[in-house]
Amino acid sequence: MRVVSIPMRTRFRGITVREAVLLRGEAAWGEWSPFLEYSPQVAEPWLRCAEEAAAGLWPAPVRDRVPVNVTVPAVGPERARAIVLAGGCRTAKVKVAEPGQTTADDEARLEAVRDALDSLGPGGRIRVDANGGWSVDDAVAAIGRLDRAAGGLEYAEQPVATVEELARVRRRVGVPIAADESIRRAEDPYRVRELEAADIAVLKVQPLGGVRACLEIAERIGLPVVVSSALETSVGIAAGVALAAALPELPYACGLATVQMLTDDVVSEPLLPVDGALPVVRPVVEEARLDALAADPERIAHWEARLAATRAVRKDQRP
Ligand SMILES: O=C(O)CCC(=O)C1=CC=C[C@@H](O)[C@@H]1C(=O)O
Ligand SMILES: [Mg+2]
Repeated sequence: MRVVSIPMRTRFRGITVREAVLLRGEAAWGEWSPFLEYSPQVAEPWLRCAEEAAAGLWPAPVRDRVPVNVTVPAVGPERARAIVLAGGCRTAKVKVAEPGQTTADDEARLEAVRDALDSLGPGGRIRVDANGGWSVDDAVAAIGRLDRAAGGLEYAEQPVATVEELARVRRRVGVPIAADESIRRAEDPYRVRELEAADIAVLKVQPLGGVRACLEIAERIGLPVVVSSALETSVGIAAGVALAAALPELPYACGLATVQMLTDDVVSEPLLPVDGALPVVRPVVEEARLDALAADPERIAHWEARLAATRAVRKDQRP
């Protein structure tokens, strides 16, 4: 087990330094990087994902490249423009409804993103992610305004917190709705289907227990899937790419271009987009990078204890 600590380029989800555990298995390296505040119970499926990768148990790909979106944090318009121009993607996912900001801030960011995409050529798409930050009424009003500011939204991801609210918003807006937290943090991910609460399912391989577990959810949930990252290094992103590459249909760009948000990586050729897509390859871990990016001894001890606590959850679950 190795622990790395990598500064982010821009603060995202309150994170400025990303820590990850790399586990070496029989076949390959796997990544375990649950967010710091998650309990052992929540972090357990993340570990299954790492173990599946390390054991080499991924399904065969049906495509050799995965279109991706550039991810734009809740930054000002100038920074948003620069991120889109540097990303080289034809789809942008823009964070909105950030605490402390207004819909006018979101509109200014979206106008800048549309402008930047248009300067790269026709056909650019914009999606927004509110991380459940709105009430139902606020979501209905904001989605209308942001749809106009963006010159059309591809979809709005998790505008409200609960699946019931998601269903209500979906019935009141024309913009398609995507479910993220309503799947990955839910007791029952299939409530989204039962309540017809979303048009699109966002699946993340670590929180949902790995590539094969996500393939099964994709099949049962009956919605088009967008595979998205949990801010992993290229080792963890490769698991998301393996899922996106194995899905029978992939009608939307995936949220897997987030290696761009890290200042460094643990592999020789990071999984960065080329012409708006990631190649379906398994990147090679460089031991020298693991050494260079190694976390402090105190943080390594923290992760060792966390791993032990997460493994202990499984023992508790045995009948
Ligand atoms: O989907 C993307 O473009 C990037 C990944 C991303 O947005 C997220 C990664 C990790 C945590 C989340 O807050 C966030 C999301 O909500 O989708
Ligand atoms: Mg999301």
